[in-house]
Amino acid sequence: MIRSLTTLLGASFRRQLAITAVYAVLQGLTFALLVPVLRALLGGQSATGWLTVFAAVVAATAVAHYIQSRYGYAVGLSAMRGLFHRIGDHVATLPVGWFSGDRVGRLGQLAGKGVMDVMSVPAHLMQVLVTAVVTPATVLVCMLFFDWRLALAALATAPLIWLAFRWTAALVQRNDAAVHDAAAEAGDRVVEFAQQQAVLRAFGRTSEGFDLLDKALARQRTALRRLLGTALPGLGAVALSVQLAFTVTLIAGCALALGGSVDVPELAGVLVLAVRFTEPLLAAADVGAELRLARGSLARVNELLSTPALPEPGSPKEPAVPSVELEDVGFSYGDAPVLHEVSFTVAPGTMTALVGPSGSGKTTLTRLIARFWDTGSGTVRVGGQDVRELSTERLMGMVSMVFQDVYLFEGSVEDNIRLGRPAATDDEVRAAGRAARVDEIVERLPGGWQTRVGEGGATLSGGERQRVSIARALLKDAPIVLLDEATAALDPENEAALVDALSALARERTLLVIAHRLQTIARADQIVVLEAGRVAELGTHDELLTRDGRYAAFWRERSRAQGWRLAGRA
Ligand SMILES: Nc1ncnc2c1ncn2[C@@H]1O[C@H](COP(=O)(O)OP(=O)(O)OP(=O)(O)O)[C@@H](O)[C@H]1O
Repeated sequence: MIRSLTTLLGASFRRQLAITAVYAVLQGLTFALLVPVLRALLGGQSATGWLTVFAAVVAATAVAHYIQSRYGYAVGLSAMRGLFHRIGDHVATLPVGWFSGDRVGRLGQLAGKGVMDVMSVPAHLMQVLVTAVVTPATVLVCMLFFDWRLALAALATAPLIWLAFRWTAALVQRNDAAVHDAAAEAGDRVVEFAQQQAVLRAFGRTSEGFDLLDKALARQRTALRRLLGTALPGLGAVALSVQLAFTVTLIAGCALALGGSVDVPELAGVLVLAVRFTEPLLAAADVGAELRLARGSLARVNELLSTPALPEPGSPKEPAVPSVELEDVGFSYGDAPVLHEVSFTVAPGTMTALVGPSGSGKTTLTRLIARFWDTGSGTVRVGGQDVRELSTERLMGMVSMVFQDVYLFEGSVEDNIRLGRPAATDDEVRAAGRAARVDEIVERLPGGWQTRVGEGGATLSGGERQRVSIARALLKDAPIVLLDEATAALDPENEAALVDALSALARERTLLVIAHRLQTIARADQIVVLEAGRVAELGTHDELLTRDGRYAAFWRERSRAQGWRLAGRA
């Protein structure tokens, strides 16, 4: 752990270790000086000399303690700031696809509590740990000068104490990961429980609770109970071995005193020393739990920081025309293959509709084009260049994405549109808003363009949120648009507005649409039918209807549901 911290925190941590070691040596000397002081006092000699030395060392120890505490907090604070920056900088380089599942929740936990755990090492725990080793070692060396036999008696128990510490650590480590996972899961479930109140209440799940949360809390309880059960014998062994060190020194001292080879004042001094000598060891056992937490958090911070960033090309290429091309693209989430040998081209200025059953890989495919992940096999080209050879900035400049599930940020409608191009003027923002028919939404909002939309855009409907997101894409003015059309049934007014907004977006742009509405599909220049991650059919609407394959069946079924005729076109 010390090696990881030195790598992570650098020279300041090494300096802090040195300062703490000086403090621990001084503390050991303070304890050791009790022997000559007591010997002088109890033996009836003048103690002034030793008392002066003792007072000087106590004063030096107090100064060292002050310096090491202040420095420890300073290092802890700068470690906290440094870690926040490093985590932030690194997270910004990770593939967007990394931020899925429960990773966001766990990242939040790591950036909050995890960083505080790591900070507690230089701020507080390091002192306890260093003094647990250096202070008793200093005392032992001093004891050698007073009476080497008593020193050896105390030293004889050191391997036992060390073994007891190692055993406890091994016992606890076995369950530590399970306790952390259970705590993280319980945290995720609590957040989910709070966020999904509307859904839970709609299904009447308020009184008996939320099964997933109950189970997560029960698992956490079990993991903690198991940890306590396994750790207790170890903690007992540590306390016993430390007491044994004291007892062995006591017995050896008494035996030597009875034999007449140690005088009583010296024995009293050494025994006081033995008591003090065990204090730092017991203190180290007390902070064991905090230390393990810090070690676990440190491991997770290191794991995050070593997650490979999205590789950026050394000499990025320039895209030529706004085209998208997929060649034999294959992709898996972990071991689960999702796309196989997908090939098609979206020519500049044309619109391609992507259709297929749920789970066939449509969303994944659009995300590979925006390089949320890199493909497992094959190549994705934008503007004729492999996306891996374009800088992220250039690729993002080429592509706008309009998601189905649009997230708006806590801010005004205008702020949310401006996200598409932060440098845009107010007029440009409003022009994009008007083109996407956001102006109609704004008219009925109390604060107009400045109305705050609430976290996630909670004060707007799904269709309205998508219109804001289309305005964002219009303002960004990227030549390629990847669009996931809303599946939710919209009221006729919203639907008409959305169609207008999309038409504005489609003008003079290259469009790849995950299409759900028949009007959109029928208007496409090319239709790609995905099935189980493969291109099942590809062609124009008329060609595919004539082929009378999967697309024709899909079209017939949807048309029936919507009251359309088989050959109907928008
Ligand atoms: N982040 C992820 N991690 C693991 N598996 C995923 C992830 N995202 C999607 N999948 C899986 O990949 C497969 C394809 O999902 P994808 O969302 O691309 O399909 P889709 O055709 O867009 O579906 P839908 O129309 O329902 O949105 C599904 O089996 C899905 O469970």
